[in-house]
Amino acid sequence: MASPQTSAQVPVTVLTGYLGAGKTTLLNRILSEQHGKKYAVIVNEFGELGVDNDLVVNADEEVFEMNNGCICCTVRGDLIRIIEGLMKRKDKFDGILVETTGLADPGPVAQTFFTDDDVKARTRLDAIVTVIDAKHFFGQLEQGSEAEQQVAFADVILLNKTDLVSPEELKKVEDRIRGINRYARIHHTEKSRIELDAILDKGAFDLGRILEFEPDFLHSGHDHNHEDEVRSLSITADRPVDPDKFQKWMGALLQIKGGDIFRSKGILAIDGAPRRYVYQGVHMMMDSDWGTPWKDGEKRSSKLVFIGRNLDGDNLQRGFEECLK
Ligand SMILES: Nc1nc2c(ncn2[C@@H]2O[C@H](COP(=O)(O)OP(=O)(O)OP(=O)(O)O)[C@@H](O)[C@H]2O)c(=O)[nH]1
Repeated sequence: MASPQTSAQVPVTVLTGYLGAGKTTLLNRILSEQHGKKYAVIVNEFGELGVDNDLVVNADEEVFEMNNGCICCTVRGDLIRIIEGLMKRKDKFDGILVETTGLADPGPVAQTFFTDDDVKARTRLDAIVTVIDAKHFFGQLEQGSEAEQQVAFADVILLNKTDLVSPEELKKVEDRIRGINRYARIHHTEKSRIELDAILDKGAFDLGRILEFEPDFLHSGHDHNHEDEVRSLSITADRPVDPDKFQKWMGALLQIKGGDIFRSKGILAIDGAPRRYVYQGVHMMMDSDWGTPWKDGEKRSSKLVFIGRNLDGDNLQRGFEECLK
């Protein structure tokens, strides 16, 4: 069992939810709010090229990237090492925020806070906050066990993207969520907009509840297998991107392949533009916006990441190259 919590323990909030649900949007809200607190942020991405790191606002925060693997599988040792490093100077921050990949099973991540002695002594898992994409949730349940596990482990749920579904559809999604987890507090949100009181410092993580549905939680090994065929693919380019060609190419690509391309995102360099161009795709839905400015003398290269199944690397590479100037 967990040792009694003390005020010396730093609270940890785990942000989880399927690919593209709105986790980074939530993280940025937390970091932008005037709460007078300082958080250390750990971001885990499935792809070998980090994009989220560039999307996280507020350069004041310390952001640790954990790429090339899923937090619940290969990089769990990294998580322990990062937390142990942070603990050496824990007076510098008030809490730790961990954003998992959309393909993470939150179970093993939560387990880390109970089974590693050092981590257990110095941190306290405050809550698992799960963001759900109301539009794509039912499809995601069919893509593997992760979406269901993310709901089962949640202490707080943001039922997000309410703007994309009808009230009837929203009700169906909420009923399904309730069927998986009777206890979590559910908040309806758009663009992950929520009062921070509802998610931070809740003391909501309840080991007893987890042990009810996963009695082996504290002892089990990690048997999570990602569907072999789900993989990530990254493309980089040093020449500037033509935004019109890019939009056309991506629009046409996702119309045909959006079922298999679960998530696509990119940070693109546009000729003469002072800011990064941020592209976001979730299945067939696309979005783009201007991101942070390029620094003087900074190399302006673009990176594009796809996560999904049946990804045809040569075809994607060729398509992207045709969008370059
Ligand atoms: N229409 C709509 N779009 C949203 C909402 N919330 C987030 N988005 C968009 O969904 C896309 C993905 O959002 P992110 O916050 O990057 O999602 P994520 O969960 O961090 O994505 P991964 O880290 O890749 O799993 C972005 O284009 C967001 O602007 C919402 O409530 N409604």
